[in-house]
Amino acid sequence: MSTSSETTGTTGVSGASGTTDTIGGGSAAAGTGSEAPTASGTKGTTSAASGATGMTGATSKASGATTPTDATSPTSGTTGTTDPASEVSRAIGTTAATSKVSGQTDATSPTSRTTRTTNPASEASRTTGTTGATSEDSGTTGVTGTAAQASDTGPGAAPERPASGGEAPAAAPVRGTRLTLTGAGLGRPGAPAVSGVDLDIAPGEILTVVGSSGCGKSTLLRTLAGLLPPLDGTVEQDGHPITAPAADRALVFQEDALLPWRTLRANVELPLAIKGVPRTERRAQAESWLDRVGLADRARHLPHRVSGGQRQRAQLARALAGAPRAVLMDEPFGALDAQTRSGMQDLLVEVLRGTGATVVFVTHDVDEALFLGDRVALLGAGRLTAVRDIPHPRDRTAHEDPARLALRREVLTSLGT
Ligand SMILES: Nc1ncnc2c1ncn2[C@@H]1O[C@H](COP(=O)(O)OP(=O)(O)OP(=O)(O)O)[C@@H](O)[C@H]1O
Repeated sequence: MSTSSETTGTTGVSGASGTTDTIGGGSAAAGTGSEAPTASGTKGTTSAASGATGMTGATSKASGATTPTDATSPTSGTTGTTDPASEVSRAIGTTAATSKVSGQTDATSPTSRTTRTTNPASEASRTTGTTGATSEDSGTTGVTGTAAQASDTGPGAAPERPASGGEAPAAAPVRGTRLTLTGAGLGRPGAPAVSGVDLDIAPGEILTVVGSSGCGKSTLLRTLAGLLPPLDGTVEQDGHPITAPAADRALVFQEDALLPWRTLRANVELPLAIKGVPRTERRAQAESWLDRVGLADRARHLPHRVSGGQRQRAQLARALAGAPRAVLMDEPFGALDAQTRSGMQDLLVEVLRGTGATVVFVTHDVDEALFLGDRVALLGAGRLTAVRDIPHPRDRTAHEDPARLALRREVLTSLGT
């Protein structure tokens, strides 16, 4: 887990206010490869770019407008005016597409007297953090690029991922993306964590990553997100160097990073807003996603009015609503109780069904890694020690399978347990 507040790039942690006005035109002002702290200083943001601008921006915004309580309370009467263009980029972290987002009043609650004009484009970068939305590989901007890529179902399209169960409708196919590390050294300048990483993650693959505490799992994820540049070697997406966060690589952390002043639905709308999806349509899509994650009846709730598991589900909905080509998940279920966690695993498999998105999933839980992944990567002693195919991925009935059990033993041994 990385809880750092250091900056490795150029924009730095102050990000919040700094990003507000720099999200337009794909300038990637906040997405220049910097790493910033999350709101809580822990794994708490969503999406690559939020690492850059993170919830620091959220805090900044909140200070200028409302607190969560303000937003919900019918009696608060808080009035805040925010720049719509800066709101989304802070939350979803997409600097691009700003011009496509028209400022909208965030009618979070019919009973709220809070009057706020928000800009999804700036809000997003605070949370999901795809600030550097000038897409590295497409030459287009962030989410716009994602949308274009999403319609590509050509030869590179990932096969539909089978679900473990559930009847939820499949999401629109998205072409997964290839993530490749070659001789990569990962870490901070002067503090390398992992060296010589050679790893090729195929489009549509779910790669789980396990390793002892401090071995570099989060560092790997942040590098893939574009929040940390490699110290050596190369890190590429579809053959193009990853140099900054991008909208098509969503990042989900253990701590939820929902914007506290937005309802669950309004949070899920953010990535759609930065894609320029018209309000009515994005509202419908957001409600559909909330329905898929079992939160239809919580759509109008603010994050602090729902449970931790429900917030994680909303965060998952938000991450996937933007049709990312890669989803980078850093112990997303680590704070949940065992039963909720198991349900979230099933839900994840279900909502990923048919998306084709490439997933890199960091976990401390070996059984979670062996259930979710197509392959599992073992990190330890400053290097990538092994990458193994997982027998019967996403099949709960296979836990007694001899090959699965043998792999489980190997993983546990590698962890020294
Ligand atoms: N901001 C930082 N500055 C310097 N070193 C850091 C920073 N953040 C993490 N590290 C170091 O980098 C190494 C890898 O950290 P990382 O967070 O990637 O480990 P991890 O495997 O995710 O750990 P955990 O399982 O505990 O979350 C550790 O030695 C850690 O101390």
